[in-house]
Amino acid sequence: MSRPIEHVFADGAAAAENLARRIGAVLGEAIAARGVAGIALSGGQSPRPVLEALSGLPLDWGKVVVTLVDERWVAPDHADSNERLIRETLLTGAAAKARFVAMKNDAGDAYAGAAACEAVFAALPWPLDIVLLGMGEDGHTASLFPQARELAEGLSTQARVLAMTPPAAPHQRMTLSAGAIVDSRHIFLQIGGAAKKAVYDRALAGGSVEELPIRLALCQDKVPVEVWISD
Ligand SMILES: O=C1O[C@H](COP(=O)(O)O)[C@@H](O)[C@H](O)[C@H]1O
Repeated sequence: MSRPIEHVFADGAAAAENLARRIGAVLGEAIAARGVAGIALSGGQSPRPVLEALSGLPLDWGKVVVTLVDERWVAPDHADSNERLIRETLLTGAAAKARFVAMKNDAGDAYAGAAACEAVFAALPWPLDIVLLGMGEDGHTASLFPQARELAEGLSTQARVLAMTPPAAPHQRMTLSAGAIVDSRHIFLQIGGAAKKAVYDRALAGGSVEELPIRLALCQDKVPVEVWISD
């Protein structure tokens, strides 16, 4: 198993700026090579400065497909909505020309919405050029949470998305499956702060993917992984 390439920064702002430039370069190369670029973004707090920096880069945004690695099953204007984060940070100015593909639909809960979401996701330009992951201090990535009832399915299913109820976090989720995450050309991971760095080091050292789902990305040889680490 190859070790991820690590980009280490003393502060989060410098890491975010560097990661945004790397994302822009990969998307630009994809557009030049195939006429289209696809990226799946994480939500939560970590991506915010990256998305703000990415939004200002001079890309042919009309050729970029943007989607999510996971979504909380809340209205798109809810404070916890990952879609809202992407719309507010990335899809502004010239970047508003990108085609955004939402995970949330009108179904009353994530389980009822999964089939329609799967149909939408089947039409994305796979393999995606970039999957940008975050990680929680419990080792979850996307919404693949340790001890979740649906984790085994998320690690093994052929489906690209599945509904999930986090054992200890709010809101039902829709998440990419492990198979969809590694159906990509690049996996980028953000690790900010000492607590997450300790979990990341533990995940690289060993253990099971059930205990630390981030291992699904770190412990595979199909897709190159780069990690942006900051204090
Ligand atoms: O719930 C989620 O958590 C993870 C980590 O979020 P962060 O705020 O600690 O960066 C995130 O990657 C995921 O997309 C999100 O829905």
